[in-house]
Amino acid sequence: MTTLRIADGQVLRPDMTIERADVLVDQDAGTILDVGDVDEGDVGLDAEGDLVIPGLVNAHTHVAMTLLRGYADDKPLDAWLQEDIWPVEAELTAEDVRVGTRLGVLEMIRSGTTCFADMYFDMPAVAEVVEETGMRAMLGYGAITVGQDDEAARQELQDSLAFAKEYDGAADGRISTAFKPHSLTTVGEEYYREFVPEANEAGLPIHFHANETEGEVDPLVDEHGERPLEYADDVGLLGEDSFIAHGVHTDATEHELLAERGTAVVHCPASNMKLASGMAPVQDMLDAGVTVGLGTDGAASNNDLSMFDEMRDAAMLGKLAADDASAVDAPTVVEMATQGSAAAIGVDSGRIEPGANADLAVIDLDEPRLTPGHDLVSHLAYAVTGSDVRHTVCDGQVLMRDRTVLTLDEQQVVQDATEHARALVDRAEE
Ligand SMILES: N[C@@H](CCSC[C@H]1O[C@@H](n2cnc3c(=O)[nH]cnc32)[C@H](O)[C@@H]1O)C(=O)O
Ligand SMILES: [Zn+2]
Repeated sequence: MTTLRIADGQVLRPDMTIERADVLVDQDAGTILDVGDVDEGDVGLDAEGDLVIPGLVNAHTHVAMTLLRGYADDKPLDAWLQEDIWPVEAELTAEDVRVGTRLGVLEMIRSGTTCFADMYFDMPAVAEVVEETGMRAMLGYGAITVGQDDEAARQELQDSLAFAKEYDGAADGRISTAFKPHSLTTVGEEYYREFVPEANEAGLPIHFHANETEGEVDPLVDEHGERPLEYADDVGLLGEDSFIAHGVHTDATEHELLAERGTAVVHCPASNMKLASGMAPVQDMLDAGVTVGLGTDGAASNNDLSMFDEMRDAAMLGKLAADDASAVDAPTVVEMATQGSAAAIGVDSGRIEPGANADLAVIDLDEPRLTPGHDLVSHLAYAVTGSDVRHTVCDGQVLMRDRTVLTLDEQQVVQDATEHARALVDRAEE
């Protein structure tokens, strides 16, 4: 057995306490063996004076949208997608997606994220990048049927099912998959009725955007005479493994329904603020027993992939939404970015305990900005930034050591992304 010892750090435990300990990892199994005073094995990673946390889990994103970062800002969702994003995405090639995903993964490894849930185009290219970079991911092809003829629409959903079936368990088990219809409004009811049973039969989790804007909720209520998530339940979308993105405009009936079905919500506060979609009632959801995770959404509506920014945004927005400064407190957002996200997407990461996946990030606390250290959970929620991350470990393998990413050529990734982004936008604007 090959082991890795992360030595002498202050370790964040699942109950949000902090303990001075070593973490011993079984690199062959990719799991945590022991947390405590460990004598065995050479010191693999020095964490003296550092804070060791579970690798953060970005439970909803469109990673290759890094290529569109800063391309179109300051618009609401509908206009932003239809006028700016979709026309450019129509020109995307698999190579663009590969290059954009490498850029996103580089940013995530550097900011302590070890696992992400992605919904995008050309997912085999995304899977290859996950494989080559050592990340963990929950992937799915985003299917849209609006504006398509019946044959093309059915093909979209078949593609999403086929990808999920083929790639589940890929990259030595670091890839899991889901059926990912884009949203309740961009996929027609007849297609949900036809394909959701097939996804359920195949045992696939389901992930989609829901209740993101008021403009999306109102027509659904008019059409179906019930709340959007009641409609989602009618068509079989709310299973125990399912998780929705956003859930901004949700009411108490819907929170109860989510809790009952065991369907999780991935909260994306930065995207919701930037697109002025609204304030998700996160504290209400938590109080109702809904599992809540955290995601950045794509880099074009955020505009970064740092989960530290997302935790801070979630705490701030959660308080405003509840009109209560004690709502969505520091331990709650740290839990959301770790155990909450992991539970939402069904991976056994997000906790430093024997048996869990060895996905970790080590944070350098030796910063004026992080002084003094009254409460390190408070620091995680409010003060740490992605660039404070010193080492990143996923599945027992070191992906970044002393701020050097080992599984990607940083300069090449940045150069390729710059070139591909420029050429992509040129093609779209021709
Ligand atoms: N096969 C689909 C692709 C869907 S991938 C997922 C889509 O979600 C889009 N997206 C990004 N952010 C958001 C959001 O906040 N809400 C809804 N869609 C988004 C993204 O641009 C991408 O088009 C097609 O033919 O268009
Ligand atoms: Zn999204």
